[in-house]
Amino acid sequence: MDTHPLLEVADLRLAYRTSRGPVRAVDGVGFDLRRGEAMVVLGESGCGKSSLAKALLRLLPRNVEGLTGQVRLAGEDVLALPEERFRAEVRWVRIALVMQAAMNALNPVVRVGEQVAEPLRVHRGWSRARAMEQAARTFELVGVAGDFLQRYPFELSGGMRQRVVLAMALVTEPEVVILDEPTSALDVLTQAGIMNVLKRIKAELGTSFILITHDVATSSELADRVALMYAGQFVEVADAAEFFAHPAHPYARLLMGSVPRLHQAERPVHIPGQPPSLLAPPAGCRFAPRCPQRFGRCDQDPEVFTLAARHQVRCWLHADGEGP
Ligand SMILES: Nc1ncnc2c1ncn2[C@@H]1O[C@H](COP(=O)(O)OP(=O)(O)OP(=O)(O)O)[C@@H](O)[C@H]1O
Repeated sequence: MDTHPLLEVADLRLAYRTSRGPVRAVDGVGFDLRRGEAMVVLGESGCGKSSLAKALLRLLPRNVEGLTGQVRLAGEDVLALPEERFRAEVRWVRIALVMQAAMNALNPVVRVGEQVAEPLRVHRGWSRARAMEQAARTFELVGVAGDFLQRYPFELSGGMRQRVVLAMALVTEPEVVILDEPTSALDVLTQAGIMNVLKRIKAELGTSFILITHDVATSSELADRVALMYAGQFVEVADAAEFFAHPAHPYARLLMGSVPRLHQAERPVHIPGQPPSLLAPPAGCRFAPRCPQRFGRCDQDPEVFTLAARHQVRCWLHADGEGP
């Protein structure tokens, strides 16, 4: 694996304008991702995961104000590119996104082969024949038989439609593929099939993945890295093995305790309380109101502490000499 970061995100922020004030959905997010690496972004519903994904592709609704920060792709700040260049060179070409519920958004009256070939025709200007050949190769890659190219979405199962959507994202051979809850609508066996496809693509093509999910269990197999998001911020980022074995943030520890395990009699732990509103997040640590380990200093906004190489945590418990 290349150890230079392919994607470096720093201090990414965005807010939605609403009649009740700005909703700060992404509030100072930073991370890096290497070539061939998969990062799982974990977090409860509403913490800003989809907003982060859309920000990376600059695919945001009109009521977004102040998208700021840096998104460096192989060293170039693509957030600063003019929209035309971003559209021609980055979006769907070098970074692709499989949106939440995309498999339900396939065009019902167009054969799936044509839909998978379309990004090549639009973004690369390829002929239909050449694009269809590449679509067929991509179908093979995601484990869909070639004769499915001629089918309509309604003729496919949910798992097959999800593979088609994945093929649509992969057909231009992007360096980074972001998947927003790619398996949440599927049954467990079908989910496992999709995760295996992702693993194979990662190994064969060296594609980097950002996988957004609230499902700790299915994501753990693919993840090299884990980012835990809470109320618009990353509260912990670490190598997956380290994160699962030694979660450092109290929220991560509670969450790990709340993952049902097959061979363990432990009952899932419910984390009492609600995430704060992103309209007016509390001053200081945003998790403090729900945190069993909170102490005096949590009234102040926590700094990000580095525990080991590539392991950061946003929590005062990790400031030297601090703690309850
Ligand atoms: N267009 C919008 N206008 C105003 N607020 C929005 C808009 N889109 C999202 N939000 C708000 O921004 C916050 C983050 O939403 P986002 O969809 O990014 O979260 P999420 O973690 O992906 O949640 P989910 O898993 O439920 O999709 C939420 O409070 C949501 O209500």
